[in-house]
Amino acid sequence: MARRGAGRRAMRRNRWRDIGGGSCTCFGAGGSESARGGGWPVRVCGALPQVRDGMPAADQGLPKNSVSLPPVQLPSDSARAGAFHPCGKSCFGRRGPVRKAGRTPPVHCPLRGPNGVRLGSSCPEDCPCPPQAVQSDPAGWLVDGPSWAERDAAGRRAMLTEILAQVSRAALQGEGRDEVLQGIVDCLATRLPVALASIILLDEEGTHFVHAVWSGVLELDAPAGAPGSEPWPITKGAAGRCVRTGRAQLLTDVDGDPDYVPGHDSVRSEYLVPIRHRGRLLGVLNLESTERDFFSPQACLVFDAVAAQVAGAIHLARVVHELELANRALRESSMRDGLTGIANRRSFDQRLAEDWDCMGREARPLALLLVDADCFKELNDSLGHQHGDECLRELARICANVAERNRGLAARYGGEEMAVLLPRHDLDRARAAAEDLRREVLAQALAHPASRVARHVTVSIGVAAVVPAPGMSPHLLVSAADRGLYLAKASGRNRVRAGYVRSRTRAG
Ligand SMILES: Nc1nc2c(ncn2[C@@H]2O[C@H](COP(=O)(O)OP(=O)(O)OP(=O)(O)O)[C@@H](O)[C@H]2O)c(=O)[nH]1
Repeated sequence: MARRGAGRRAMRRNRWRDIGGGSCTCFGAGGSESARGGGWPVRVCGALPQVRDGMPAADQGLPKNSVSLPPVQLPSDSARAGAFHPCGKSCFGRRGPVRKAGRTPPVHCPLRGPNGVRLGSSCPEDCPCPPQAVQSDPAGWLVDGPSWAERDAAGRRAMLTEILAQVSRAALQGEGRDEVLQGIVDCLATRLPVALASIILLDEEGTHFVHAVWSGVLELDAPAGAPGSEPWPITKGAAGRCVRTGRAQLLTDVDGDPDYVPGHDSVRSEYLVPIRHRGRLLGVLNLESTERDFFSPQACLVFDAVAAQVAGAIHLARVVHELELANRALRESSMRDGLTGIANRRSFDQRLAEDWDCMGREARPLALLLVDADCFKELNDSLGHQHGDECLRELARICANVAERNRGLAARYGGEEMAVLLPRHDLDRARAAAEDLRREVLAQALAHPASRVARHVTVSIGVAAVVPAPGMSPHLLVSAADRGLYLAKASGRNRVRAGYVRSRTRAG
């Protein structure tokens, strides 16, 4: 049998994995495959929950060549507090790894708690968690009490109900899609005889699995020629069959299933449930058990409900994500001028206050150019408002270029007037930037047959600069630039004039 072949190995992998290509239907990125889906390189984390520490593997219903970690007692206070490793991912709720005889023995983790849950800051060498302090268990996944194997039928029913309640709570209250999904698969793989629990998500088209969150152990050779970073098509594996049929798949004997792709020597049965939200298939919940008869009708019902909760969590995360995007777009558009696309007056006022404070702290000058198109009324009257609008867009573009070159900000100040804010510019540098701008407008040779100044569109520019000092207000800078603009207009237009700040502190 292929899966009993030699050369198999266990590996740890990042359990949030994008397979690559394609975007996930749940706004995530590319995805991965559960261990068994085929065409996927090996991944591992945690171990088989049903391993009883210190018992021979054969007595645990595991392959003879499996061994488990020895038990370690944890101070009961920490256990009751439900502590977990701070990364909350790789080690969270995991059991000690099951290894094949003859391999490097697992490194002993001295802080492994009840049921093999790792609770401390000292992890095995191969643990992906950085050593950090113990934290409390915010999701409340860790529960002290008898394991699945130690419970009778009623106890197991109660445990399934408890797990479902935890999943529901996490789905509704958890933050971040992958964090929530990770908590769910961790919980399933830790508390139940589930060697591997994964949630694998489809791309927008529903043709490939492109994102996976998983927990457990996987032991197998990477299939020959497996495209490790390729999306996994739904034409393959039992998970693919689950999507193609749109129905849950129960594999009571994985060896007898033609679609089963070996993932772990100890796995005997598998249950795959479609994750569906309002009729749309989002992915598959995949559980692989070390027990042949683990997936009883009652357990399957619970896992169906878990899949529904997962769908809800994904939907919720998507709605939150979309809302955040919409809010960001709204915020951005509220700071832009609709006609020209440069910053609007509100944005300018905000930036002026920020730059004023910043230059005050640095004791450097802040300069302002007020740029006003000459005889713009005549332009509108002669060539029409649409042409006037086009001219304003062009002026805005030139202002934005000058601002960018000088690490400043260009904004539409109002009507046909633009403002260019130039931090760390004294009056001389600001005047030079203003001259550049004026010449660039002239060079565009925008038609203006009705101008009293030239045959083309021209601008007048008022310039001011000041080193902000205590007791001064940014308003002084604007007034000074405005006076400069008035002077430029009064002295014939198409020119740059400075306006001086009426204060003892001046720049330049
Ligand atoms: N096309 C267009 N025109 C605008 C816009 N905003 C303001 N204006 C026009 O700009 C003109 C400004 O006129 P004035 O304030 O008299 O100034 P001016 O004609 O440029 O004369 P001077 O500034 O003294 O050279 C008005 O006719 C406004 O209607 C706009 O968004 N689009």
